[in-house]
Amino acid sequence: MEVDCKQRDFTNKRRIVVKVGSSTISYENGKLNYRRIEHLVRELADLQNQGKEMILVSSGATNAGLAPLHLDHRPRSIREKQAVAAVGQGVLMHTYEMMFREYGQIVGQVLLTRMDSQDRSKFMNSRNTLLTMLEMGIIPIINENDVVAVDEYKIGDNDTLSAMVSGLVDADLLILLSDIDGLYTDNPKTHPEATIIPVVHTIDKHIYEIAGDAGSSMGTGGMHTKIQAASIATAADVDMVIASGSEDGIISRIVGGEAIGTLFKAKDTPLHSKKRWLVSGSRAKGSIVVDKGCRDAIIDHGSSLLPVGITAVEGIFQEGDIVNVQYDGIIIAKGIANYSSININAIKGVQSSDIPKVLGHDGIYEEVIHRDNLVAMY
Ligand SMILES: Nc1ncnc2c1ncn2[C@@H]1O[C@H](COP(=O)(O)OP(=O)(O)O)[C@@H](O)[C@H]1O
Ligand SMILES: N[C@@H](CCC(=O)OP(=O)(O)O)C(=O)O
Repeated sequence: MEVDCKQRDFTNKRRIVVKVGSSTISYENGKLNYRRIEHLVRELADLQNQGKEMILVSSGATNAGLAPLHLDHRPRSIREKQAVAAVGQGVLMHTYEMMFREYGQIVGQVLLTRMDSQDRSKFMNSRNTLLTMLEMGIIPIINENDVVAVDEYKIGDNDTLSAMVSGLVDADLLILLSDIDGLYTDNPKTHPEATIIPVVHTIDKHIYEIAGDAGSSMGTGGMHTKIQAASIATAADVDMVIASGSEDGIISRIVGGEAIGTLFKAKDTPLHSKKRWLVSGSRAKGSIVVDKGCRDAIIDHGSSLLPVGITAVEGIFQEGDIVNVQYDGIIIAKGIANYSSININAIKGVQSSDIPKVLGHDGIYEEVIHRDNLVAMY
C-alpha cells in the first residue's frame, strides 16, 4: 500500500460517473435531504455545462418510498422492500427531474439488473443506449431495478453497479460519495484512531481486511462493496475516488485535482471490448483457486492460466463459462474457462503436456484460461 499526497491531474477526465449512497441523500429518519440533493444536482449540472458527460448512480429509492407510505423504517421482507422501492423510485426521479430542469438539464431514468449485462449482446445494447443518451446531452440517472431484481439477477449494491456502469460506458472517473470521506486504516466509527488512506495502487488482501460493513442501517455493503467496486473499476481502466457526500462542492474539487478522499488508481491498461465485458458485466459461475506461482504469472506477467498452478475448483461450470480466479481468498482475475469444472478438477496440478493423457480427446487446450480471455483484477 503506497501513500501519495500529490495533486491529481483529472483535467482530462471527461466522462464521469458519480454514485450517491442512501445515507448521503436522506436523513437518519429516512426522509430525503433536499438540501444535499440540490447541491448535488447543481454541481452535476454545472460540470455538464463545462462540457463533461455526467452520469448519476443514485441509491435511495427504498428510503424515498417510506414517507409516502407512512412507514418509519425499511420493511424486512424482500417483497415489501420491492414495493416500497417501486414508490420511492418514482419520488426520487420526480425530485431529480424537477431540480435538473431548473438548471436546464434533461435527465433519463435507467434501471438495470445483472441480466442486462450478463451476455455480451445485452451488454452492448445497454452500452449503446447509455452512449446515445450521453451524445444527446441527457444525464442518465441509474439505479438497480429493485422491483424485479431478485436472487441471481440482483447486483445487490449500487457501489458495484456504479463500477459496472463505469466499465460499460468507458468512464474516465468514478466518484463514490458516502457518509465517510474515504477508506480508513480501520472502520472509524468503531476505531476513532484510524487514519485515512489517500491513494491505493493495489487492491490486495490487506485492503479487503480493513474494509468493514455499513456504518448505518441505511447503507448497503459498507466499505467492503466499495472495495469490490474499486476492483472492477480499476481493472476496467477507470480511476475511482471515495469521498464525503456531505461536503458541498466536493465533486468539482475532485475533478479539479484536489487530493480529497481515497483514490484507487486505474490499471492503465486499456481493455478491448471482450475484456471490458468480462470485468464490468459478466457474472462468474464458479472459481478456480491457484497457487502463488500461478498468481504471479497472471498478475505480474499477463500469462495464461495453466493447470499446473491450480489447487482447487469451486462450483459447477461448463467449458466456455465465466469464472473467477482466486488466490489467498480474494479474486485476482476473471476469465473464460476452456474446460468444465469436472475436467479442471481432473487436470489440476498437471503439466499442460499431460492433459491429453488425463482427458483423452477432450484435452485439446494447453491453457485452462487463455490470456486473451483473462483479466487481472488485483
Ligand atoms: N476501513 C473503513 N474505512 C471507512 N469506512 C469504513 C471502513 N470499514 C467500514 N466502514 C464503514 O462503511 C460506511 C460507508 O458505507 P455505507 O454505509 O454502505 O455507505 P453508503 O450508503 O454511502 O454506500 C462508513 O460509514 C463506515 O462506518
Ligand atoms: N437500490 C437501492 C440501494 C442499494 C444500495 O447500494 O444502497 P447504498 O449502500 O445506500 O448505496 C435503493 O435505491 O434503495
